[in-house]
Amino acid sequence: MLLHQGLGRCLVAPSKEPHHCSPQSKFANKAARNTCSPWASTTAHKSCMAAPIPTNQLRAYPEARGAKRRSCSRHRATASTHKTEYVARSEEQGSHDVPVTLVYGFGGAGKTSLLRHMLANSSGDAGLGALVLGPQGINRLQHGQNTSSTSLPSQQSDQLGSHAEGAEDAAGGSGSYSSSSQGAGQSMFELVQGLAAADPSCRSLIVECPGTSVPLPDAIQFLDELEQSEKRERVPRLDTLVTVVDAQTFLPQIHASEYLADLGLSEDELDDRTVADVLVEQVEYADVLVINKADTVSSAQARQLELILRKLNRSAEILQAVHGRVQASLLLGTRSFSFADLEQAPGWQAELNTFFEQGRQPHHHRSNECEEASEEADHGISSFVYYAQRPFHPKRLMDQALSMEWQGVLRSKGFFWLASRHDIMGAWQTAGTAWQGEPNALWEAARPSEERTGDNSTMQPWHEQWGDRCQQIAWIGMDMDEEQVRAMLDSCLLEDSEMVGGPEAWAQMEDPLPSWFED
Ligand SMILES: Nc1nc2c(ncn2[C@@H]2O[C@H](COP(=O)(O)OP(=O)(O)OP(=O)(O)O)[C@@H](O)[C@H]2O)c(=O)[nH]1
Repeated sequence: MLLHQGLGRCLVAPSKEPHHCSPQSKFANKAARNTCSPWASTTAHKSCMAAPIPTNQLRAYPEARGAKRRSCSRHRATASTHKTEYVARSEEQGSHDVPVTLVYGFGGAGKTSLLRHMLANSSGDAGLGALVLGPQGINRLQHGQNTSSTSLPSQQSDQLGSHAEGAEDAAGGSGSYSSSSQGAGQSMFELVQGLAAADPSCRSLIVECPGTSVPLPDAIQFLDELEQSEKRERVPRLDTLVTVVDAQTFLPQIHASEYLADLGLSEDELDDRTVADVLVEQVEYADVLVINKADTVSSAQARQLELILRKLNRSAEILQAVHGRVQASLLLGTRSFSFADLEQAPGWQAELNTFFEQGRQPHHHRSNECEEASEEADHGISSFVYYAQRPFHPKRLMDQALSMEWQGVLRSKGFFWLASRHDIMGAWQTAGTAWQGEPNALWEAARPSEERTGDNSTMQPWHEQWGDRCQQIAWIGMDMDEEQVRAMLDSCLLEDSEMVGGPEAWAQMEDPLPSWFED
């Protein structure tokens, strides 16, 4: 098995050959990624954990890391600020802004088909511009005049459908088309702002994002740059986040959990994500989900996928399409984007919220709660929250949970308490079969009282001895054996006799998980 570690986490893929690396060298060089560890070869299914971070960075950790790639944090200090400023700025902009629809989706899902359809079918008055971003900048650009044309010339269509970087310019037909690798090094905000400024006829924009991009970090960066922008007119406004899902490959790709690096798709040498990571995050943080290639699956399969997507994202509009044929008004100028709403959209977040709102009791979604829940049950789709006010034993967590197959689990995400790392809240997540655990922040109870955030938004109970320390992990699956997962996790909790020892004794426990700190 190959251990991937980087950007604060390590992953083990189940299907790889064992590698043998020295544990001492594991974290010797933070730049050296994709190394491995001896315990990796003993884990059958999933493993962990995080690359080290200096102790003095821990308190700022969630905020510091929030800007790029990771979306998991209970502490979302930046979000409400962004939201407030964004709303104020948008209202101020009024009709002078340029609404931007961002389109996500894994390679081949049908993003370009959708863009092409939008260009061909949006009203001429809309002044729709389209931008296709590659990993290094603009791959192709279609914008400006006469976007009401019913179809793109075939040459343009072909080029729009290819992702060759720096494709050659082409012009002619009903719209202007240019393409280049210009924009390399520019942010998406700068690119769309430049386009909006350069072409007064462009009144709205649709942007195809690279196949491995995920919406949340892009949105954060976009809002950051909007905040810093001096301009007052023709400023890009984030309007709708769309994710295109391939009806046929979504579930198989989640289960396969291949590494982007193995497919030559990683963004850089630090990129240790799996395809499942990308797929799930693209779905969780979207305003609209388009199940494309509906013609390739049965209506029952399409409905099943719709129910799964609903579990992963509780608020997105879900549409079905063939060749991206979606009504333009559902994706353009919808004013759907809201940072605060986006943050609450993921199913795991909703599960945790509901759990605490409903009295912090183990909550089970009963099939008779509503029609959709009953249909979910028919399809074997379920979710629950695992909660406990006891720490996990690190060795048992490794041996009795992380080494096991988790039948039917599609997604788990939340926060965990490890006995041997008593003061640090771990962030837990799986997408498909790869598990990752990373340090999220100090528990509130581990901070000096004057440094506590007082954030009680999750309505968590405060244990008189352990404070906010607990296990709180949301689980979403198809044909998932809830009792088995619960029993597995329960078996990792400290027993009464172990609880007696307290944190000092727990710190001496054998902990096979990689350190979260530099030596
Ligand atoms: N059967 C079927 N094929 C489709 C559908 N939508 C797109 N395709 C085909 O799927 C392939 C990929 O479609 P694209 O629109 O290029 O997908 P993409 O997401 O832009 O792909 P990348 O550019 O590689 O990221 C093309 O051959 C399309 O013709 C659909 O609804 N049904």
